[in-house]
Amino acid sequence: MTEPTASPLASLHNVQVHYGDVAALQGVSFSLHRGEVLALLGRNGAGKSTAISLLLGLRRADAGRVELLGGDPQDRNRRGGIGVMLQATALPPVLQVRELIDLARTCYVDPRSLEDCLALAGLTDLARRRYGQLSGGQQRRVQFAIAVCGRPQLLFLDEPTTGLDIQARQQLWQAIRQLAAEGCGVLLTTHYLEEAEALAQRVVVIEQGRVVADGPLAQFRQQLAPRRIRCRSALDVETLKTWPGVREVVRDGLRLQLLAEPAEPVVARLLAEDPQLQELDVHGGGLADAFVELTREAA
Ligand SMILES: Nc1ncnc2c1ncn2[C@@H]1O[C@H](COP(=O)(O)OP(=O)(O)OP(=O)(O)O)[C@@H](O)[C@H]1O
Repeated sequence: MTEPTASPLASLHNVQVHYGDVAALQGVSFSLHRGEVLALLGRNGAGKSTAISLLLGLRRADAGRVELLGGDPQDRNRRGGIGVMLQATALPPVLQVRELIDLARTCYVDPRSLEDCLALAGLTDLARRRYGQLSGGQQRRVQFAIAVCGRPQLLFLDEPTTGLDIQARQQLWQAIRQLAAEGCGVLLTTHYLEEAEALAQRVVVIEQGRVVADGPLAQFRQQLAPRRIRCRSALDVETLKTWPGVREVVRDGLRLQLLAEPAEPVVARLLAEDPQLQELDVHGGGLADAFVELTREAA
């Protein structure tokens, strides 16, 4: 991964967008750097697509500043430096995969080779298949190949792996990691939090048009996602609540459930203080827990 540099590839500064009475973005700021995969997360209607449409120059902000590759996103010169994979894309069904990619390659001065594009997207064996004869997941891979064929500095991926099987998803993740390692910045929106966890170094969470979190992935896990410890034990609930790191304790008969962060010292102490303890189970601490916590706080 390349370290973020001082000048971002894309940025929003205190941006506002209204659709009639709907305030879709209310003072949103974030930026994306070279070699960085940024996951833009939020519930349906949070404002993610609106933010992306500003960066793509598809609409203007009512207030605030939007920059793409050091300039105005509506400037045509910026377009050559970006690759885009949107949620809905229509391509001619009668053209073969390789014809479609070749057609897209003609738009760029120094495109990636056809073979590279096919390999990156896992399409080598499907090169001569007509687009209309591909499955939905295979079509998504063609759209990915088209998005990356111009060697973009910045790649927009809007829910890229929806409809992909596990193998194809992992292949695409690998391709995204490779591009980021080459210095490409990636703005990823996804509702699969495990995807954000697998790929992103930074996470921005939007809720009702406002950024409610922006930081490194590791920070989210630590601060927002206490782990859940379950066990059978007779230890006293009120005493457990006083232990460092324990945030919540619930008893149901002999079953105990604790929320704790950090969890390891709590587990060690549980085992030390109750040699009869059984059925120990620790889980959570993932981005999904953090996301639920964040969007609940903001609601
Ligand atoms: N063209 C439009 N006219 C009116 N309201 C709109 C329009 N586009 C979006 N909105 C509203 O603006 C808000 C933000 O929508 P946006 O599409 O940016 O959300 P999103 O986070 O991308 O959602 P999703 O995850 O469902 O794609 C929502 O309340 C939505 O209903």
